[in-house]
Parts: sequence; structure tokens; C-alpha cells
Amino acid sequence: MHMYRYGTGTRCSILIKIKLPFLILFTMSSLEEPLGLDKLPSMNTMDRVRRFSTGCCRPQVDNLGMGNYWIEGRSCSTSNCCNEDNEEYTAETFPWKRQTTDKSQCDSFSQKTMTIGRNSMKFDNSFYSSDYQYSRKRNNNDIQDMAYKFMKGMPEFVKIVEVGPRDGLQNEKNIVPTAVKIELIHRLASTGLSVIEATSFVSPKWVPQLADAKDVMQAVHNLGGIRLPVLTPNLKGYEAAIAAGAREVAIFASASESFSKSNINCSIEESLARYRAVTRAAKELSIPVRGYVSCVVGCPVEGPISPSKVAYVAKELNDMGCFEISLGDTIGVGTPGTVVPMLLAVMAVVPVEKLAVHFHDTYGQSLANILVSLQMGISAVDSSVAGLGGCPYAKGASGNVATEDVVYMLNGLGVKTNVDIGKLMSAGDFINKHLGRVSGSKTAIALHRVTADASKI
Ligand SMILES: CC(C)(COP(=O)([O-])OP(=O)([O-])OC[C@H]1O[C@@H](n2cnc3c(N)ncnc32)[C@H](O)[C@@H]1OP(=O)([O-])[O-])[C@@H](O)C(=O)NCCC(=O)NCCSC(=O)C[C@@](C)(O)CC(=O)[O-]
Repeated sequence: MHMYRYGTGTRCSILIKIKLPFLILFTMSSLEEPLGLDKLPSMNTMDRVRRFSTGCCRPQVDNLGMGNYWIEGRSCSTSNCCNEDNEEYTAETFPWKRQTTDKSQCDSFSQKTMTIGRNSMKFDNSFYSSDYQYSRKRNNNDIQDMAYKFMKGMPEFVKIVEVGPRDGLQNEKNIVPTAVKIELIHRLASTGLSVIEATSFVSPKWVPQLADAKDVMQAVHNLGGIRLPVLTPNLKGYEAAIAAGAREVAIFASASESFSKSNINCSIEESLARYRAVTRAAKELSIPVRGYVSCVVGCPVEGPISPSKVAYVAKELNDMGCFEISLGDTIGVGTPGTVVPMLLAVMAVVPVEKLAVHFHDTYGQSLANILVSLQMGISAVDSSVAGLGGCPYAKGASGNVATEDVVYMLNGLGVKTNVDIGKLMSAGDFINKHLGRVSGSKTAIALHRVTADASKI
């Protein structure tokens, strides 16, 4: 067993240089999953770790509060599912574990990460040692095997669901003119995106920014070849959406009771009853319904959310006929360490082909989370141009992962999206200019810089 020393968080970073046309930095897990944003300042490190840790990489208590601490390498590099020393969290927080009591299944996942972990240590050492060339030859088979394992679950094509016009704008304080929203949707449509979430038919008292849903929908509903789902929280919203020309709707439940109450003013069960009414009505008109589960990792009020709760809500949405279920890390606190067990729990009850992921980038974890989701077989990703976004009822949550960043990563992985990154950037420029802010996309900022530098030559 190795003891690794890290900084204030515990990260197992694996630098893998392989014969594929890319360099992958794979960040496996973080100990300090910060969450419950409003409570953070008053919580000490131990409270935070207790409250938000997945239980997989426990720090040694004695060393906390010192800025740095030691952690057992094994606990950190394996998956969450096989850790034996987490009595406090495992039984209750991870009931999905019961569904994977087949040790071979459990082991195969941990073996994968262990193997990567072991190889990476070997590789890291040889990478920096003087006989690097020799070591690389010697480990060639291992490396190819590792590359194969890494890419095995990766889809060839990822469907991007652009949520900028809805999730991206709903939290904007200043009302964005309807014409700007319509222009944004048109520009996004020209990028090759096949799905653009256009707006929400929710109460204008609750989300004033989207009070013009009817006008937006009427203006864009005939955009050829593009799916334009809209959010509908109840039958009233559904009927208004259909009347305005919507041909696809999305319903949004939560895995957190508190968030359900603050976001849609009802309990989870009440929301599911409302959504059954919506899906029944939609079925009569053959309108496809997408389902969202919010707070799949954490809730701003309740803290960590048990994967079994997420699985329960996802299954209900699936059973009522949703063609796809998008799993939303509403406040962006997830890391691969918390996302993987959540996905395993959901995948045990909903086919992976029907799942999408929806990450907010509050802690900069979105791309890592998307990467592990893809490795687990998910091929639909929600994102928002220029990283716009945030939920008005999830205080402190930042924007969605930027579509430009997702497309850039997928391009690098050789995964197709059919999205033109240049056109995407100009759609981002358009809305950023209107909002008077710089892009939330690192890719857009970097590519703009490259272009600007090139123009000086
Ligand atoms: C669900 C309600 C409507 C309940 O709100 P309520 O106040 O409990 O509703 P009510 O049934 O008591 O009705 C009150 C008034 O609202 C009207 N009303 C009722 N329904 C509608 C409707 N559809 N459209 C327009 N008006 C509506 C209704 O007609 C009535 O009008 P009044 O008689 O007072 O004039 C409200 O809470 C609401 O609109 N909530 C939506 C909040 C929202 O959009 N939040 C952001 C969504 S983002 C999200 O959930 C996360 C996600 C999806 O992005 C994924 C992730 O990031 O994780």
C-alpha cells in the first residue's frame, strides 16, 4: 500500500500518455466535495468531509484541519463500491451496493480503476525517470491494455442537448429581450446541434425571465430538423406549450424533497403525480417527454443525496414513459467519486441508453464527470453555450458546463458530435455581448486568444 500526500483535497490524478492522439488527465476522486453552498463558510474541514464525502476516501481524522493530510492510496484509487471502512455512510447512503453484491461485478469496476491507478504510478515514475524510453517499451502492452480499457465504454457519437436558452438564461436578473432569445436559438441551430431546449412554460411569478415562453416558442417552433423541448412543470404548462407549437416537452422532478419544495412547490410524490398527468396527455398526442432528476449528487439544503433516491425518481420517470432521463447535478458539487455510484444506482433500474447527464460547473468538475459518464456508456450530455446558467432556486449554483468545452473534449477524444465549434463560439459571443460578460467557456476564451495571436503574425 502506498501513502500519497496531497494538498487540501485528495486527488488521484493519473497522467496517462499513450499511443492515442490525445493526452488524458483523469481526475478520479476528491475528498473535499464541497456542497451546501450557503453553509460552507461556517463549516470546518472535518464537517465538510463528513457531510459530503462519498465515504470512499476517508482522511485520517488526526491529520485534518492542518491544510494537508495523508490518505491511504488504496481507498482513493478504488471505486466506492468496495470500501469496507465506511460504516457511517455505506449502508444507508449506498443502498445500491446491495444490487451489486455480486462481488465479481463490484470487483470488475474497482479492478479497472485499480489497474489504471497501478499503471499510472508505474508510468508516472518511468515518465520522469532517466530510463523513460526503456521503461516505455517494457510497458507497451500494459499501456495498450490500459488505453483499450479506458476507451472501451466510450460512445462513438454523443448527442449534445443545448440548454442555454432555457437553463442558461432562466437565472438572468435583467430580462433578455425576446428577440435576443430567438436569435440565440437560431444561431445555435446553425451549429449542427440537434436538440436545443428553448424555454420553460413555468409560472412567470417564479421565473420572470421566461415569461415570454409563448412568443419564443411561436417564433422558433418551425426551425427545420431541430428538436426544441420546453420545460413544463404541470398540465397547465404542458397545454400552453403545445398551444405555442412545442413538439417535445421536459418534466423536472428532484431527488431532494427540500429542493422539490423550493423549486416547484410540492413534494416529490406530488410532482410525480403531476408528471403522470403530463405524460398521459403527451402520449395521446405522441409528444416525446424528457425527464429530469435534479440534485442527483447534492442538494443546497439537504447536503448529499443518496443514489437510491435518485434511482427511485429516475425509475418513476422511466416508468411513466419518459424517452430519456437527464441526471442533473444542479449545484455542481459532484466529482467522479460521487457521480459513479449515483450512475451505477440509476443504471441498475433504467437502461443506460435512456440516460443523459447534466452538470453544472460550480467546482470545475463537469468535464471529469462527463468523462466517467461516457466511460460508463452514457451518450447524451446537456450543456450550455458559453457556460451560461444556474437555477434561481439553487442558491450559489453556477452555470452549466460550457458546450464549447464539451465539444472540444469530445473532438479530442475522437467522439463525434456534429457540432461546429466555430459557429458555437460565435453564438456564445452573441449572447455574451448582449449580457455584457466574458464567456464561461475556457475553450472559447483560449481559442479566441489563439486566433487573436495568429492575427498579429
Ligand atoms: C410549478 C409551479 C407552477 C407551482 O407554483 P404554485 O405557486 O404552487 O402554483 P399554483 O398551482 O398554486 O398556481 C399559482 C399561480 O401560478 C399559475 N401557474 C401554475 N402553473 C403555471 C404554469 N405552468 N405556467 C404559468 N402559470 C402557472 C396559476 O395559474 C396561478 O396563477 P394565479 O391564479 O395566481 O394568477 C411553480 O413552482 C413553478 O413554475 N416552478 C418552476 C420553477 C423553475 O422553473 N425552476 C427552474 C427549473 S431548473 C431545474 O429544475 C433543474 C434542471 C431541470 O435544470 C436540472 C438541473 O440543473 O439539475
